Amino acid sequence: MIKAVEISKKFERKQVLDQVGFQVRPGTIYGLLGSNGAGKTTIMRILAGILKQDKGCVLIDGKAVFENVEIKQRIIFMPDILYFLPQYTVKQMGKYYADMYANWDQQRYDQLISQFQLENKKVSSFSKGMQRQVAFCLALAAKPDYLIMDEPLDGLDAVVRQRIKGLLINDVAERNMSVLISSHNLREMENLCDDIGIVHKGKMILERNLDDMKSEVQKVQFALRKGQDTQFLNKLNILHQEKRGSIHLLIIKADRHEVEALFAAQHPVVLDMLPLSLEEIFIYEMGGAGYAIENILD
Ligand SMILES: Nc1ncnc2c1ncn2[C@@H]1O[C@H](COP(=O)(O)OP(=O)(O)OP(=O)(O)O)[C@@H](O)[C@H]1O
Repeated sequence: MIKAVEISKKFERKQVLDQVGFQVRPGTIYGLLGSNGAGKTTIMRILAGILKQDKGCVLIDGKAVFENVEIKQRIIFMPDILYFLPQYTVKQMGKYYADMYANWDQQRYDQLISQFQLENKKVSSFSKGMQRQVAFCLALAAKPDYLIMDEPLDGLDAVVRQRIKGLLINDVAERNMSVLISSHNLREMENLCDDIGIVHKGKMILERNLDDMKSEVQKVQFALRKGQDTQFLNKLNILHQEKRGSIHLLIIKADRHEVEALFAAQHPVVLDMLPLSLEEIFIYEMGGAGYAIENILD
């Protein structure tokens, strides 16, 4: 378990993080979302033990991470700007990691390198996207318990992004690895993360479990008979409503069965429970909290 407890950080006089707290549970993927300058990289560097917070604490398996060599052996931090040893080839980078990480799996590295069709050339000679793929192969073959990645999917093509997501989900399920991943892009995180935290101007403004979130908000399209009473709607926590002709569209914060039962009892002419994207849920939830998500995320 990674636990950040009320971490605050100032650079010079600027408050960059203000009492940020969250947890990455074992065997789950946590998506840290926020716009440029929100504080994501700073949070990740503190969690990886590279930077020290001014206030609060970071605990990994209950132990402080800063200057803790034993814990750092079990963490891989993939920064947004990658670094490889100059002149090192793909295989040489593997040897370097093998010396550093006790869980290194050479067979897995060889498999991943061939799956990504990476030639054994100097890593610095690869394109940015290919270097990112090498970084993934290294990270996954090191079999860390904790994988912290700063915008790792940026600049990768759709096929590679899908392949990487599949590999991550697999390792999380099989080895109980915990992943913290940052992104600007909510849609990218939709089918990957268990939990999402949105950081804005150094504060955690919303944190949710995605399964809970999806089961708590419903989108209903319905039409009633002419002149039919709509009083029953007053019982609902309506986040958003629209009306086109006789068709009503509602976004409601409630359990699906409750909503279905309530509407079915009115014998509507039309009743459809529609799928909701994560983006829509965030727009309505954050709108309610006074934030316009389109100004916060891509
Ligand atoms: N070493 C530093 N010295 C001074 N200010 C810094 C330093 N590192 C980060 N900052 C400031 O802290 C704030 C948060 O930066 P951070 O890199 O954590 O944001 P981010 O959410 O990762 O942004 P991006 O999406 O653009 O990468 C910014 O205002 C940035 O200028």
